Amino acid sequence: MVGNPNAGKSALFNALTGARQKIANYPGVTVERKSGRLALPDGASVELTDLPGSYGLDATSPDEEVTRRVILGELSGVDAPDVLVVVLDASNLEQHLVFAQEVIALGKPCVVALNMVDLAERDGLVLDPTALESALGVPVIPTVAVRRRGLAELTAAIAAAPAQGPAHPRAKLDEVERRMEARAMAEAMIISESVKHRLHSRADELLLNPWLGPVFLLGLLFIVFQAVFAWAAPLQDGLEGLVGLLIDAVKGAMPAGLLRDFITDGALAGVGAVVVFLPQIIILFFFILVLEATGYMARAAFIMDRMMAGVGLSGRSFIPLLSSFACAVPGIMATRSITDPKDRLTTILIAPLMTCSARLPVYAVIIAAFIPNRPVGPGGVIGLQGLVLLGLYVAGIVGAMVVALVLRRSVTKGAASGFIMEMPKYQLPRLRDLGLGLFQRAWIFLRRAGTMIFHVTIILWLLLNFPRAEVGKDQVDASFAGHIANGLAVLVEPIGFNRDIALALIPSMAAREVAVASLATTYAVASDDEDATAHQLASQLKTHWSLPTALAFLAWFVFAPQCISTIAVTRRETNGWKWPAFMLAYLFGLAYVFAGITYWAALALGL
Ligand SMILES: Nc1nc2c(ncn2[C@@H]2O[C@H](COP(=O)(O)OP(=O)(O)OP(=O)(O)O)[C@@H](O)[C@H]2O)c(=O)[nH]1
Ligand SMILES: [Mg+2]
Repeated sequence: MVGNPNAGKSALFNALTGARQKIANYPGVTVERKSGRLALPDGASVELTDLPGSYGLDATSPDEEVTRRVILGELSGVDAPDVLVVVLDASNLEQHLVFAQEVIALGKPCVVALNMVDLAERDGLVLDPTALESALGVPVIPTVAVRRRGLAELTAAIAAAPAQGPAHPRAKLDEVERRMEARAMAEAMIISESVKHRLHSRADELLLNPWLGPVFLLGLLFIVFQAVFAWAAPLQDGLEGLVGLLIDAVKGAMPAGLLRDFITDGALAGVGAVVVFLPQIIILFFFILVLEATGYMARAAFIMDRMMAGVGLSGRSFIPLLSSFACAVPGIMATRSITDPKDRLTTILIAPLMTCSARLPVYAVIIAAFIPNRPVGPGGVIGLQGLVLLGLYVAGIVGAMVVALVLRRSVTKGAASGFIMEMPKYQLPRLRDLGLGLFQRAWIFLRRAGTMIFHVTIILWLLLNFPRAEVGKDQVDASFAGHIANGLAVLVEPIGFNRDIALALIPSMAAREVAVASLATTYAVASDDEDATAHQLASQLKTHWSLPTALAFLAWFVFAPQCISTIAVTRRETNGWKWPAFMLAYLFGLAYVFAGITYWAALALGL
């Protein structure tokens, strides 16, 4: 019995053989071999073997390897099969027919068990087995393994198969041709279809189309980033105003002095600068959660699979990389599901290039300050700010793909392995799950602001305020932090960074969004108290930075590995310092080079 995973082979096998089974291992491998006796109508009995599920004959996992060798009669100690029983999931035909055609094309006697017809019917699909029979050229028997329906017919067909042989020798097709055939066959055998089922399969025709699919995905992402700015703006303004009021209230209530400055310039300015991005984080995750719950995300993975194969990665890397858009730490942990060690290592190494949510505050603050909120393109429906944000996300993805391509040809050399995944059914997201998911995300974000970012900001404030400057001198220049930053500034001046950026780079090793907190604290310390806009980070940036500097800063954060947790989890998952060190080096290298290119290109363009 062969077929895709979850076709119902084992259920059918159990129904056919009952208690007459034995379980052992295949010679030399730890793959379970289940065989049993099947009584034929004439009273004779034959041995029936339940093979591990497989997606194709050139597959890679040990299970699939066993299946391939047994089918081809290549496994010594196991007799070549006389009849292949191909088990299909009728509710997922298009997918299952891809492998079925490959098996049938081998030219051995075959019987197809069209299993799970009950599920197809539940989905509103009535199928015509004879249409499939003539398309495949082998007997097709509808079954429902769990209700023991169709068992006698299937047994009779198995008994008759060796005499029949394969009906007509079929041309060998390649994978793409088999997919197209599978779609045509699945469609041709539909007798009736509910409106809902029809809509779902039409939707997939469009969304998974090799040309329209990626266009739709890009368009969708664009809307997401547009919304991140457009919808969040009023909420963010409100929060900013609130932080400002709080700072003013403290200033009014306390006598001037270091303690007051500590609370306003240190804690409130720093943490507040990050907290105001809560609406954007929530909107971003709202979209991610909705796309997951509706079943679209798996389709996005499918579309991306082609691109991934192009750079030597398998679609198995997609889910870890997708999680990395929230945070690289769970993303890197999710690579454990990748079987090939070099595939896995490559995925770990590029995971930090996916734009994690900690970068959003950094990108957002710079974009808000430097990119005009003006419509571009035909009809003026596209906002420039959202476009730039989308561009930064795309830059991270493209960077990751190029790095993967290079790594797979050098450091982690190896061949790509394909993958096939089942598409979940389209669904309306459940409000409760959505609400819970958003609450969790918001909580994680606020907790980071209240703990790690708070602590780092306080340390930075202390380093910025001591030793005290003489009257009339600049406090930042006189401070410990200023001295460190001036030293570091020499290194980053060639890529257009100023002292304040150099100063932000060290604490933001703790986490990227600390860069925003750190800039806010620095400008709060540097500015005089009476300045009403002192706590408006965007206006501070506009007066202290040039546009090329701001763009270089954005380019830096596309690549820079500024997150200690990511380095730590990489060390744990790769068992040593070699790969985290490699990761740090190559990412800092890329960040430096691309920030530099951006800066000098912007200068040359006269921006
Ligand atoms: N409704 C329904 N469920 C079925 C039918 N056949 C199998 N199932 C269920 O589908 C699930 C998967 O069936 P299995 O028999 O484990 O599938 P398999 O092909 O052996 O899967 P692998 O061993 O992973 O390759 C189980 O939960 C079965 O109970 C069917 O005809 N109708
Ligand atoms: Mg099984």
